[in-house]
Amino acid sequence: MTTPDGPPVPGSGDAALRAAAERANSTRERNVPQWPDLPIPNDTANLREGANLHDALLPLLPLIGVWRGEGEVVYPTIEAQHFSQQVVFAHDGRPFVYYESRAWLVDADGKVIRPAAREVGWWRPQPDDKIELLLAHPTGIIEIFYGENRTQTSWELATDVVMRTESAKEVNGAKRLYGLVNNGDLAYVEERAMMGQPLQPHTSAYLRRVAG
Ligand code: HEM
Repeated sequence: MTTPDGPPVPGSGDAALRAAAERANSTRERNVPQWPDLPIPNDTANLREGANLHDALLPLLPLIGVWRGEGEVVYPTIEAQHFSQQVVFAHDGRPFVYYESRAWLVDADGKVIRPAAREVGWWRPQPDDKIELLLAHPTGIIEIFYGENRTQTSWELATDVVMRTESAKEVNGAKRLYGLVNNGDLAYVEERAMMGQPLQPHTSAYLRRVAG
């Protein structure tokens, strides 16, 4: 077992493996919804089921799954709020990952206030170790990110291109850092340059595996 950025932590291996085994007990049977009558491979977010993972996706292997958890949204132009989020990383055997995220605002007791941001896209690892990420947002914004593994369990990406429709708000760029922490949970932070402001944190969340 290693920390996201460093060398193995002495003595942490057994506890980490036990935690991973316990977690797997509740998530190993779960997957994204499947269509038994689909004549091509279903998407799978569970490495134990469905199409074999394409070798090109090894750099993203730890992300495959469904994740759920809580986060915080901040920005100088808005009021800080809490949100919950579900994120899916799935594949159909080909060398790209299907990605989707849905978030909803929650109050201090975790009660749902209303649906918030969604995004869908494709992660495309390349032979030169770059990762291309395409994201589409329902707010009229389309983004191309480039990034790479920082370690085997952390990924850093930044926008190369942001395109927006006439009606979209002013979004100019973003940077994301994802990392596995605490024996397999998924944490990320996203910084955004938008609404005339320089790049700075907009969202961060701590997600646990719920499938895969
Ligand atoms: C987990 C993901 C996200 C959550 C929970 C979230 C939440 C929020 C919330 C609560 C606001 C305040 C306005 C409102 O209540 O709707 C807001 C504003 C905004 N967000 Fe996000 N957001 C997320 C991701 C994003 C992404 C990916 C983008 C860009 C593609 C984005 C761009 C903006 C912009 C442009 C504003 C408007 C700020 C302003 O009017 O001053 N957000 N966000």
